[in-house]
Amino acid sequence: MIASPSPNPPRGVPGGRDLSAPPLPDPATVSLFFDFDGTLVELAPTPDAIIVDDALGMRLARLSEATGGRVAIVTGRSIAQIDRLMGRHAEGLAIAGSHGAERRTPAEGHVLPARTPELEAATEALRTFAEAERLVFEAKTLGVSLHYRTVPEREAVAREGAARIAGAYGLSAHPGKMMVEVRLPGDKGAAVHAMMQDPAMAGTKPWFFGDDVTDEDGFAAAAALSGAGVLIDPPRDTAATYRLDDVAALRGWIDALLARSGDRATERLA
Ligand SMILES: O=P(O)(O)OC[C@H]1O[C@H](O[C@H]2O[C@H](CO)[C@@H](O)[C@H](O)[C@H]2O)[C@H](O)[C@@H](O)[C@@H]1O
Repeated sequence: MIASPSPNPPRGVPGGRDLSAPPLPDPATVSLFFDFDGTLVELAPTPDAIIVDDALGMRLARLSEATGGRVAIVTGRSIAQIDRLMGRHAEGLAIAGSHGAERRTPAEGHVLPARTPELEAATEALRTFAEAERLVFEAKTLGVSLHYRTVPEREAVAREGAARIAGAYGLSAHPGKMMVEVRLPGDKGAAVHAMMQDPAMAGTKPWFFGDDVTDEDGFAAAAALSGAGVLIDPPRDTAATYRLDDVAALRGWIDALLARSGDRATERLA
């Protein structure tokens, strides 16, 4: 069975009306949560083909400084992948990986559930399936993704195979952009609620930036905690309050926030 992206369906956009661009908040009042792929970095044909430039790490470091350390990445990738991709720039950031199933914050350290025998068995079955069906196989700390971006005509094959194998091991398959994942349970909204307990973030308003279906849980959590969701994608039914077109627009918005907060080095990031 393919799992529903969220138990709470996204709020519709009334009458098809688009959402406005987010205003610039006072950095002293907010905690900023960023999805990774499709939000902070451009999507690429395969998981390893993304480009993570140094300017992104520097932007996030400056944002962290401007907000008093209240910047987090909330991603479907594992924390180990983000460490590898971001290098030294990952060190100062709070990170929720594996769609919220693992977290690493200054207050909690690394909260990482153990892999289960069912996940181990499903991983091997999915590896064999992906090889036979010419799908891109991505093994992660707490799950597996089968990607069909390079073979879009194989979407149904990927989804049906993932659902069948997940079901055989008591797991669920979750759809994403041009891929399907089998993984241990995780929820980006729950991750936001948990990270907002951190003394540095408590009492501030969470803003969540994301593009994919699993980010809807993050948007809903941000709204429930008096913050806001920002969709980084074309208009769609969403629980977000604001919208920006793409990764470049988000980087421009971050630079504007940094400039407003008095950051003197922002122009060198463009
Ligand atoms: O929550 P995110 O940070 O957005 O992670 C979601 C998944 O992102 C990655 O897949 C996506 O990006 C790939 C590289 O651009 C692209 O080829 C793929 O089509 C996208 O779905 C990542 O590989 C997955 O593990 C994440 O779960």
